[in-house]
Amino acid sequence: MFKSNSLEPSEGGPYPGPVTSSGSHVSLDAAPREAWERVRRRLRAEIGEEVYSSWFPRLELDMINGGSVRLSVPTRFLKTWLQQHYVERLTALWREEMGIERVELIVRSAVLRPPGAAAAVRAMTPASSATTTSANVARQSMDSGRSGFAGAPAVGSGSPLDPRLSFSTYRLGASNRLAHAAALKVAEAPAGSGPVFNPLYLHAAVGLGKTHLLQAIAAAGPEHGRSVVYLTAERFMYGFVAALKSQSSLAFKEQLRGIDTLVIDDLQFLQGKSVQQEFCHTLNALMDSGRQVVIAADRPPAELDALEERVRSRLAGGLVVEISPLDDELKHDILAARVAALGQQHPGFTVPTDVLSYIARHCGQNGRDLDGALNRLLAHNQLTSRAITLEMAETAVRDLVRPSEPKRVRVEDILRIVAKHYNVTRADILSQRRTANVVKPRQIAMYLAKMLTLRSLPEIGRRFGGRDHTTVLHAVRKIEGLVGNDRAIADEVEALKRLVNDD
Ligand SMILES: Nc1ncnc2c1ncn2[C@@H]1O[C@H](COP(=O)(O)OP(=O)(O)OP(=O)(O)O)[C@@H](O)[C@H]1O
Repeated sequence: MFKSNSLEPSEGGPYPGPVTSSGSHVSLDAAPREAWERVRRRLRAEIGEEVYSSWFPRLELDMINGGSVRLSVPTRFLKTWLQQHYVERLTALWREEMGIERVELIVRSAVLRPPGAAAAVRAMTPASSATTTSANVARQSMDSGRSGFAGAPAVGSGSPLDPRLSFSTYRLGASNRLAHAAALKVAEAPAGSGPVFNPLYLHAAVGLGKTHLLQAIAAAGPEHGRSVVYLTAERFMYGFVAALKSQSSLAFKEQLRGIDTLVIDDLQFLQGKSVQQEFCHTLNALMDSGRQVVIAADRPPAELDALEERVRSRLAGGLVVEISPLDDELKHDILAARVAALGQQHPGFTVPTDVLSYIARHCGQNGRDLDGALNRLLAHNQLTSRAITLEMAETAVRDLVRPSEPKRVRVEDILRIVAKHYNVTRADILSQRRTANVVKPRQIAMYLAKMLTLRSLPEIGRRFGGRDHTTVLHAVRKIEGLVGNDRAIADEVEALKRLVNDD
């Protein structure tokens, strides 16, 4: 029986989902959800978009019970990090919103397991050197959430892949067709044929299918004779640190560098200077010896500010593909496929097309949101034995229906659009040149970045060629003044705003 609205694999046993003080499972009321939305918005405004999007998109409200609130995250790593750095701030915000005195963080767990998951086979043990095929990699609870090895020597403690995340279950639409084609090409390249695009770098917002494609590549590798290692950046860090501690870092490096394909997920989480250096060496060693590297992250290489410039440019030198937000048609298709899979575990479970369309339109932007809504329907169906109708669905997923979010504008898009409009290059805008034909677009772009994104002045400064925040402030004030006094400039800025918003 489903209980959580997440299909994320994670450590520990299933957690029982939202629970009231009397012990029964309930959906959360609208008021706590609204308070949670406000807490998120305030936090985002305080810490800036960049930090927020690194740590908070996967933090979810689990339950409120009297004076305490429970929030869940998909991995233990994230829990520890948030506990150490943000729990006080979160508590203060919750206190102001709802008089809450305590914030508890838990690691949420996958509850809907595929048939046979209980018999999951661990692909590798640390000491093993045997190989495995995609047929015997399966999902299991684990520390970092997800990491896996397919047909490869063990690196640190190996963990299985999720067998559902394969090419055959990946649905195609306009937003992901290119990413899928590139991933397939990489996966199907015969061993020894050399890299196809190196590295292949996929980026997308949360839940748009990066992990799905990466795990599909890892699972398909052995079928084509390739040894593949799939690691989250977190697992890479743990593996490296553990190897250092046990003085086996040389073996760790050797193992990683001896494979055909290295797949690294969630690269934005790679932290720490020595780990980054090691990553950089591994990347160079693999690519220089003609091995394939595949990376996924939540932003393009240029925006991975924590990484050294030379790593970023090496990453940007391969094929960089964005998976853009899922359109309603693709969401519908993903939902239909999911319902078919759920129907195999729960005979008789079907969802009418009008309900699928309703969920696709109203229940969120990514695959995980869709899973959450379907899980909710399944629970209602199982608990009440009522068939699913549009009316029933509207009630069941009421609190998951999201007001349409304002479009997220990126500094990169502003740079591109402003540069094109003024017929200069992005590099001109980021340069130190101070000629009038460059200064004006630069200042307008900074002004738009401040107006249209949630980024702080220092963040904007960093994105504009490492400038100081006072330079950004000066530009914002200057353009504000001009817009107030000069009709032609006001119209120009307005037109640019529209171009960026409609992009
Ligand atoms: N095109 C798709 N076809 C089928 N399922 C999809 C597709 N896109 C996303 N999903 C499903 O949505 C869920 C979230 O996807 P996934 O974990 O791959 O996202 P992600 O981009 O890696 O997110 P994050 O940045 O949070 O790690 C998964 O259950 C995945 O199978």
